[in-house]
Amino acid sequence: MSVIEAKNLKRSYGKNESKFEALKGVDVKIEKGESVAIVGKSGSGKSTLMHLLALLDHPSSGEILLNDQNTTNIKTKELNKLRNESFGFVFQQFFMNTKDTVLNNVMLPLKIAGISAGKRKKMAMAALKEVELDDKASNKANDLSGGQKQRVCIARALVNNPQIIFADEPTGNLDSKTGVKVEQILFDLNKKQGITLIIVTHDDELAARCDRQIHIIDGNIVKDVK
Ligand SMILES: Nc1ncnc2c1ncn2[C@@H]1O[C@H](COP(=O)(O)OP(=O)(O)OP(=O)(O)O)[C@@H](O)[C@H]1O
Repeated sequence: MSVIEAKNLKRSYGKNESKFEALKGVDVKIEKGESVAIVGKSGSGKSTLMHLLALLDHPSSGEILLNDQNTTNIKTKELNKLRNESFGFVFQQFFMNTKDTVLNNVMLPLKIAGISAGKRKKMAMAALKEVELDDKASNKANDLSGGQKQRVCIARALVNNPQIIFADEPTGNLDSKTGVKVEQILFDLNKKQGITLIIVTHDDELAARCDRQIHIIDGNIVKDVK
């Protein structure tokens, strides 16, 4: 059974003369536990595809199936819940509340899910332990190094036991040594916990470490290598 599948996915931006087709009819099936790199030149449609798969955006046409369930007609509130329960996100720009503590940042998805305060703290501390940052729980997120910030984001991504972690250039803002450490954490989660990994990247070495490389040119998948 595929964990996520796209059927004839199209996404255009703008209207009339300024209409631009960023995805032109993509079919892809991703199996549970796979690690997949989405690669291609700038502007090829990688982030568009990732945002659609992650249910952060709606396609112009086509379908996304999550665990064989068609997501097309799911209402916004339910979709937000499904996304929060099923996915974790790691972005190049970290996206966290830098004024808040590390612990509060990691607990956020659990708060949204309505999990009790005591349980939230336990789960967040366990996730921070996995990325070896439990000793920084009460620090302000701003006071961490770039690599530590990205590890906090990974802890936040895995805290709700997601089926899939989506990572958009997760090592793009890190020096190569720190990037390798962050990569290792992601691949360990994939191998040891079976979390499906979908990574958008320009980094050939990172892409090569994935089980599969999906190559996009001008809104089409042109090569899918396993
Ligand atoms: N909101 C938008 N409005 C109009 N055009 C957009 C919008 N978002 C993306 N595009 C266009 O769609 C195309 C695909 O964009 P996308 O961000 O998916 O590319 P990408 O492969 O992720 O690029 P990069 O590697 O530079 O992040 C680009 O030509 C981009 O200019």
